[in-house]
Amino acid sequence: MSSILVVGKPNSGKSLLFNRLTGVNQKVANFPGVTVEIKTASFRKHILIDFPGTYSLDPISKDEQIAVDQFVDYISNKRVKGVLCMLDSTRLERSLVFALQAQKFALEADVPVVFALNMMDEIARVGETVDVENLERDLGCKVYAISTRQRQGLEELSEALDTLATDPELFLPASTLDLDFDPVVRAHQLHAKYGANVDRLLRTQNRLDRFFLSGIMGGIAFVLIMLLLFQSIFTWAVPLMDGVEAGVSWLSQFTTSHLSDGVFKDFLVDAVFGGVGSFLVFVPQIMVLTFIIGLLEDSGYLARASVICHRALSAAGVSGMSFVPYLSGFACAIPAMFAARTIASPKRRLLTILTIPLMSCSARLPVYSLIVLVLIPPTKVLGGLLDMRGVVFFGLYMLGIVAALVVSAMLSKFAVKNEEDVPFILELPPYRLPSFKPLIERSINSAKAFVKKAGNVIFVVTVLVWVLGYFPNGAGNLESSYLGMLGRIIEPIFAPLDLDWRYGVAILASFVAREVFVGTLGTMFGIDGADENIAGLAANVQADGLSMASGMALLVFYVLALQCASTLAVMRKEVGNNRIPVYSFIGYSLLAYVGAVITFQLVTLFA
Ligand SMILES: Nc1nc2c(ncn2[C@@H]2O[C@H](COP(=O)(O)OP(=O)(O)OP(=O)(O)O)[C@@H](O)[C@H]2O)c(=O)[nH]1
Ligand SMILES: [Mg+2]
Repeated sequence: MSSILVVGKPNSGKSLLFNRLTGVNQKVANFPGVTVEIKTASFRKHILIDFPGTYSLDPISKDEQIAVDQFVDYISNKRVKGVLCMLDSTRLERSLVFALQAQKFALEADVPVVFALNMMDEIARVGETVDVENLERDLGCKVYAISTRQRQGLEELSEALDTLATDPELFLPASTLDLDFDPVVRAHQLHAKYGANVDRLLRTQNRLDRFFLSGIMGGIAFVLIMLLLFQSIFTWAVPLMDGVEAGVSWLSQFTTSHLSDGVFKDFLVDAVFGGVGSFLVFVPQIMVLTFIIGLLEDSGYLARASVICHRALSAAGVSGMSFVPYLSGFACAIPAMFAARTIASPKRRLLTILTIPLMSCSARLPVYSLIVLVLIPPTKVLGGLLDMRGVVFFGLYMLGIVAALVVSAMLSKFAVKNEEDVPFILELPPYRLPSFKPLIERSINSAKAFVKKAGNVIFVVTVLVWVLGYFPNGAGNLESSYLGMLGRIIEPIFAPLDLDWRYGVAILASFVAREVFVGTLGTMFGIDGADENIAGLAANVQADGLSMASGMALLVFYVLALQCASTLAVMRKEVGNNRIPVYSFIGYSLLAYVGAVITFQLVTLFA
């Protein structure tokens, strides 16, 4: 099969086009450096290859390095039939710099190039145009004006790409084409001659920037937006969560009421519905979180937030470029570590990777939620504007962030050696109305991933816990079960937190995956409680009398602990050695334990 490369400036819409042409679901967002790895997918009878964006053929960051090395390799070794180079019509000059370099490199190797001039809808919106015909003539290669978002011009482009893959020679320009020029100068000239006048576009953008980037207002807006993020997890998701909870308990009653009492029924009620079911209750929150992060990304605000935070972040040894990886870390540490590739400075990138595990990922969300529901009553604060639970949630996330900054600052001072620093440069993407469909798809996918996890990891651990907790004496005899015996052995570890062995077991099990905590606890309470007790897990834990001090200690433990094998594996891949993930695991486990003990003492003292 023949392949076509899709290259171009960051944030020009390559991945969206790639998704539209191939039907895959590659991440798209409104800031530079979203794609950090090369992705391939089939397009008709051919292969399309989506590249990380680059500003020039002289890379400055790791993602650019990957793109440029691979680009050179693909072209020099003739591994592709042609190149599709993306131009952003709203930032024509910037996108032409790389495009001209890429064009020259490809044509010199006899690989044909076609250009797609994207975002034409935005140009049209302000009543402007681009002189496509003359641009095409001067470039000497085909230019297709398109709007990927509005699916305009995609048919024609698809046909052209199909032909490019089958008969590449048709797209080779006349041999007289002069390619000897300075790309920066030439990009400027071409833009001046044929580009759109984007002043009108910029005027609104600048007005928004004056607000969001101004000292005081910008700072207040930043805090409010972040607060809103956590509020919404609680307020928007709650009706959905109640729905899922009601559904699970209805299903549980429906399926088990026909069964006669016995091991099988106990298994269904305790392990399947009590364990896995109580974990599913938290899926809506994960969807809301993913949706809101997506909303922030797509609006263009994230890049501004990076600028606002740059000072504070760089004082702690990381950089404004770390903001986006950190925020992605709220969803999951793995993509966050990949996103850190956009950080040009190796030292700051390493520190970011090391501290990403402190960002509260969505796997912690069920754990936080459960304990917050148990400990904190749904009181309204600030005249009903905020919900106390949302505030505590915000606090937990903030604790993770503060811990990350402190750890980074310490490591930067004492452990990680200094290297030559690279300046912080970030192209601000335009403010844009988010397109909702991909965001909704993304949050549905996040839910699917979670449910899938419930189907394997969570299920396996839950069943194991149930078996150990049920036998040899059956339901209601958790204390004397095998699990109980095991629990007694580890009880002393958690005694300083005044947590009994059941919590100890749930914490240990959660080193497999954090969410297992909820499922495991659900199973144990299920075995222990009478069958008729179908109340939600939170109600059961509350009735069991979890104290404020122990609960808070648990929360702090989960904020700080690094309980995720996949994160460690990716960390190893990204830093290229075993030492760092091993130290991180040990370090964060100790930090979490000590943090929990201190919290317990403090809360006991003051409460
Ligand atoms: N208005 C408008 N927005 C578009 C169009 N095409 C893409 N976008 C938006 O542009 C942003 C960037 O799109 P991506 O596909 O992630 O860009 P990319 O070139 O892959 O970016 P990197 O992976 O960072 O190099 C997203 O917010 C898209 O929704 C278009 O034709 N019109
Ligand atoms: Mg991309």
